[in-house]
Amino acid sequence: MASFLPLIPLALGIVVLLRRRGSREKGLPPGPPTIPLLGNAHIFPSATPHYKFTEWARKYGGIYSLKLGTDTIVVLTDAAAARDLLDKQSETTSDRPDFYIGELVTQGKHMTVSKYTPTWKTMRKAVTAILTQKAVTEQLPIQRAEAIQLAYNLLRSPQDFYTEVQRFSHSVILSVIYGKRAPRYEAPQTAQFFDVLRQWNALAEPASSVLIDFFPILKLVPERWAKWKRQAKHLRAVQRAMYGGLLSETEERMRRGEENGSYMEVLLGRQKEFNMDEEMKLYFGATMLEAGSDTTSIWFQTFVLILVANPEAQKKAQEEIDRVVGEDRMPTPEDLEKMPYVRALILELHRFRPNNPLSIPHCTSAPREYNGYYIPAGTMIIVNLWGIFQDPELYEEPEKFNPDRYLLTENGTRPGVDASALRHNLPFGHGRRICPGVHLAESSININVMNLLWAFDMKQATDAAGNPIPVDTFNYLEGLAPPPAPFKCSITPRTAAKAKIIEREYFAATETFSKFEVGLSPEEKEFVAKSRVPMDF
Ligand code: HEM
Repeated sequence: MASFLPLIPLALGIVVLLRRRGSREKGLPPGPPTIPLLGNAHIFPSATPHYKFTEWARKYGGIYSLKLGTDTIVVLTDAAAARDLLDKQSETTSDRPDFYIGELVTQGKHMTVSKYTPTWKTMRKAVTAILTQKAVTEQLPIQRAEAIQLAYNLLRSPQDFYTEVQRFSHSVILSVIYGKRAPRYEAPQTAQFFDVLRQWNALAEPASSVLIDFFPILKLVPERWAKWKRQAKHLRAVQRAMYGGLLSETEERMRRGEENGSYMEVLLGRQKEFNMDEEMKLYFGATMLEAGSDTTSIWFQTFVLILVANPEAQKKAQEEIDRVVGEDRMPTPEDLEKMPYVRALILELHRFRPNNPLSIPHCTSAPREYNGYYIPAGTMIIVNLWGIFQDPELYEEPEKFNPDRYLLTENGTRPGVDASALRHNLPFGHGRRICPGVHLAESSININVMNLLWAFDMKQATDAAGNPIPVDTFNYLEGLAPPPAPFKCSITPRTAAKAKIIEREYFAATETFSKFEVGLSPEEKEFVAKSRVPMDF
């Protein structure tokens, strides 16, 4: 017995340490009560976390904290705090949380999930230099042509709108990054891209990835017992082959002197300045392609859903577009200036259903003091965009889709409230991590919103008995950028004359497309040729 006595203080020490693990350290912002070891892990929402985070914000305030074991999360449901911490102090709040599986797959070279490292800084410098407003304007012809194809495809197969907007977003970003378009969703290369993206999203999904970051000891499990390690290895090989192939195709074309102005050509042409190794170039393209294909298409799926659910707003926007554009031509980007209601509708959609309800988490790389709170280094910072945009103190009836609010005040807020921390591009994030695709995304949104409202009526579908099938504007899938669950609706041309104009414009865009129709398989070439045969509307 005596031989165990010296171990008693050690055992007591371990018990105290374990009990402390999970408790909220002094100085942290308040938050839900914690329990030993787990902290708040037992009440951490496993689905649609933005709802619970917003509920907690109403109880604990615009800045509160959560404990997951020893890890700390600070949730900001206060635009001023997000601005102060993430925009103004971005030198210490631009890191990303640890993401072990992401590291395994991309080895720190995926810009979106990368830590705040010299590699990230190199890639970010390149994207800031390449994806400028001017560069996006230069790529307008292909964006417009792709938007015309979207409208044209909706005439032919409106029931496929969910994947048609994915094809549109993918083809635009593929063209501008690699100089190569994707004429149809079902093409093997396009299908493979979306399949690889699905695998990446599934592997990065919190249920599997957070567990390993939470219990780092799991990293030591040998590969033969760790399915996630095998999956990560497989995905890494698939990604390297796919994105490496696209990179080599661009390099080959450049060698043959067949440049078509893609951003990858700019990157490769300015190699010395950007100083990226092969894998950085490969993941640079991958990051852009993934972010560009997924996000904008989710925005359009939401757009259709919300307009189907809000016919009055749809009608008002159509009346404005008809007044400005008329019946004889399709809208152009310049028209938007004369459409205050359509601009308000776009802003309201960003507010009502932000693409990333919790943005993408940041992480502190040094301790911070803010509003009397102490935020240690390594704290995950989540901006609860959903909670900010649903704040009834800021917005009158925030749960209603009401574009008019943006005609009343600059940021759609109640008159007289302090809205100085809000800005129109808030849904695109903060500080040094703010979305570098914002100009491209806004350009795609502006063109398509005008086109689709000018051309189509988006209504509830009807069942066999002719009864309308209501849409559920809360039925979303999971993820950092959750898309609406697939839904049925009816998309019909507003007039036969407009359908004919779309067809004419689609045929006229052949020349713009042809510049990007490189490396198409015989099946794709045949599809493209057949799609350019006139049809009856
Ligand atoms: C509706 C469209 C889009 C929305 C709402 C959106 C939103 C966002 C948000 C909220 C972030 C996180 C910012 C932060 O951490 O503070 C982000 C990051 C990012 N976005 Fe977008 N995005 C969109 C389209 C695009 C497009 C078209 C591209 C590519 C051309 C793109 C590329 C990226 C990249 C690479 C990052 C990571 C930046 C980094 O970590 O440094 N996004 N986006």
